Amino acid sequence: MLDMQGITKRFGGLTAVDNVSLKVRQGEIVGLIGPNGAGKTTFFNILTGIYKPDAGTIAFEGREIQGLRPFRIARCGIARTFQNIRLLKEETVLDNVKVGMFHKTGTGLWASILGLRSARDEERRVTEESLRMLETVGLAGCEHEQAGNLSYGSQRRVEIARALVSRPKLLLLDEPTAGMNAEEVREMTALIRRIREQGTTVILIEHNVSMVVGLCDRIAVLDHGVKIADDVPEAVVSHPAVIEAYIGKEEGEEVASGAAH
Ligand SMILES: Nc1ncnc2c1ncn2[C@@H]1O[C@H](COP(=O)(O)OP(=O)(O)OP(=O)(O)O)[C@@H](O)[C@H]1O
Repeated sequence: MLDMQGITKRFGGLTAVDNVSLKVRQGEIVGLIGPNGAGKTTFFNILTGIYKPDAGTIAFEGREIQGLRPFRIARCGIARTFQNIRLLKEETVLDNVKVGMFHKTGTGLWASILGLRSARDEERRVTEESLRMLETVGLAGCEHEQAGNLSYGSQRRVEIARALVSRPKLLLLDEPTAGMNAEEVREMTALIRRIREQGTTVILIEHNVSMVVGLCDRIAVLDHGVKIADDVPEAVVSHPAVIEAYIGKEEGEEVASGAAH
């Protein structure tokens, strides 16, 4: 489904993403992990068109998409959530989810201003779809609440509903469990599984390593912009370079040799 080859992004003298390749098959849940500043969010920003890569190609379902504007990439069927919650806090939960459909609705601005029937039909369809997505993420009945009044975990679910409402083929989640307690992490894990069962492929950035190990089919690890591992979870967590990246060279060698004995 997704084939990223040789992706590089520099900010001045810093190479934030350094010649990274990643392939994702349809139906997979892939984790992207790595220490702070490893380049994970930059990688998402390149994939979604926020940044243009300095080098590399991105093929999505066989079509090259690198360098396209974000809304065009969204139209190809790639949606995302952000590390920091980005909701319209004063607006209702329902309106926040409906925003996710804007790039897909076919009726123009004038049609909605003039109250044309096509615009009203479209509005109804968007509302129905948004309510369905709120149900999927476990927020049925919360549609009229003000988004800012929801718990942190629920606000993250609203963001996911907003990303899902456009029916993406690929969903990118940037730290979906950040700031969550153990129960909320369990619920989020179950939700991501449900999203995959409904046919959406998922790539998630996570700092919660035990969560990604339990959830993902495959994990790619970035360190200082370089991909140092890409394998099934069990192989990744015992990979010496991964241990070293997370806990430092000397301790890493001790842990790795302890694991080998
Ligand atoms: N717009 C930018 N301009 C300059 N430097 C940037 C920019 N965006 C990211 N960087 C730098 O690129 C590197 C990678 O950052 P990035 O946010 O992608 O890492 P990350 O793995 O997502 O980190 P974290 O886990 O802390 O969110 C960092 O050194 C960061 O300071």
